[in-house]
Amino acid sequence: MTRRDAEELDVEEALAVANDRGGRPPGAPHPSRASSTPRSAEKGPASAKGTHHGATPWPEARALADRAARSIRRPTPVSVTLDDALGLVLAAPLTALTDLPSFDSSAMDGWAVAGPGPWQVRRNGVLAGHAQPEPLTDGEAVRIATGARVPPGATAVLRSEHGRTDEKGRLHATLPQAPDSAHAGGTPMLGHGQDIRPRGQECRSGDQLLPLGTLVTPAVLGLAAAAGYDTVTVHPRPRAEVLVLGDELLTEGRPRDGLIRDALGPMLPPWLRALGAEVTAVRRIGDDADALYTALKNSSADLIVTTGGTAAGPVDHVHPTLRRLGAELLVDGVQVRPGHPMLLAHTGETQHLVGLPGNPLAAVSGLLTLAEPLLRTLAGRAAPEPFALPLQDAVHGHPHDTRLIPVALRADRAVPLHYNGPAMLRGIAAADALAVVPPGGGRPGQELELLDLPWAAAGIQVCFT
Ligand SMILES: Nc1nc2c(c(=O)[nH]1)N[C@H]1C(S)=C(S)[C@@H](COP(=O)(O)OP(=O)(O)OC[C@H]3O[C@@H](n4cnc5c(N)ncnc54)[C@H](O)[C@@H]3O)O[C@H]1N2
Ligand code: MOO
Repeated sequence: MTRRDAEELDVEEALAVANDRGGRPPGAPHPSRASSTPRSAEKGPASAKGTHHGATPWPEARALADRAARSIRRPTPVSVTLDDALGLVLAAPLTALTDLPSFDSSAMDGWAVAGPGPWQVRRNGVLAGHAQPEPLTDGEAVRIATGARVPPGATAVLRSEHGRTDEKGRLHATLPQAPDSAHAGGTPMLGHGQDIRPRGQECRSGDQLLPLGTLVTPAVLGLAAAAGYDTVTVHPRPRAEVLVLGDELLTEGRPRDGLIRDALGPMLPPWLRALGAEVTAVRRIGDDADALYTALKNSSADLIVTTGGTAAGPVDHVHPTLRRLGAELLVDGVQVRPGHPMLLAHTGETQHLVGLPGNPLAAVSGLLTLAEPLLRTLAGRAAPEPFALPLQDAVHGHPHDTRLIPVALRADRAVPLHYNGPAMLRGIAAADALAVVPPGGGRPGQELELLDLPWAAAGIQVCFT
């Protein structure tokens, strides 16, 4: 380890402690050491690769990930049923296949009337979904339900609460009269066309309802169905495969004997799905270089996400395996804390690999820095509108790298959360967003860019993807 590396790691540790001060229960172990494992302590000296040197500035790394997705041939749009379209992006404009409404319809329950009242009421009423009713002539009315076809000749719909029938079966309007009404004292006025929804009021067949590039939300599904669609044309979900590296990982039970639970296997697939991907497989590779090579060589995913093994320790196989595959490293380390050893490689004609560092919050940082822009662009999604809020409390910064820290959003302020060390998930699990802290730190009241967590706005149950 060079002196510079040692200084960098000291800064990292200090930042985690500074932000946990006051948030740690008395007597609790030092948070970053509490979760360190023998394996991370065994790491060999870091080479220039994957460390700060030559690392890409954080905004540039995000732009490079977006550009990497744009540089490859995009998959052909597909036609999917409405049931399968939620969270996908329209690859063709949504054009009305019909007029909406497709017939003149009643907006209220009441009577369809023709001409001025009183009206003679017909025997049989009209319900929604019924065939075209008989035409009305002036002085006639017919009971009508909301959504039913208005008979030809009807001039208005009188709401049921605005009419009464007399003993001879004639209908009279009982509309409340405006004080300045010219008809005060006379027949209450029923506006021509009142409470009739004319055919084509919302759109005409062929009108563009939504442009291509629109995210299919529940409301879009409703509109597409109303406009006559059974299927829509969308960009297919990019296929992502997750390779979890590390011999120290348990998939069940409590941590024991220097082994720890795999936190990334359960966390990454739903997160990747929320970012627009279809997760085709989660494979546990251990610390086996040949198994990693074979898995990479055989993968047909659009994006391979590896976890761990990005540094230069004795069993950190990601860099050597990428070299063995002849992959092109597009990003090799990013000036961001945590997560600086993250990487992005071009591994096949239309395939990329994002190497996430093993420390769990560092993996989240890599996910949002590299995988999010790449997947967003592959899925045809638009970049989110930049979003910033003032900081509630001061945040320590790294001297020359960007920091991403979990924050809770309270009354239009971003409240930095404790337990934000690279190996910790306690902060992010309670967070609404990640704040982007510029080198040098943030002071109270300073506006910081926020990275959205895909479930924060909507709640996980209604997350679109
Ligand atoms: N000499 C140096 N050592 C390290 C450096 C450095 O610059 N020089 N960087 C440190 C930083 S920062 C990080 S982050 C890690 C990145 O290491 P790797 O990507 O190679 O990850 P591993 O060594 O495999 O694991 C690191 C840490 O995370 C734990 N881990 C791994 N996978 C999981 C998982 N699925 N769930 C939960 N925890 C996981 C693993 O046990 C280690 O404790 O390197 C530092 N070292
Ligand atoms: O500390 Mo390391 O920055 O990636 O977690």
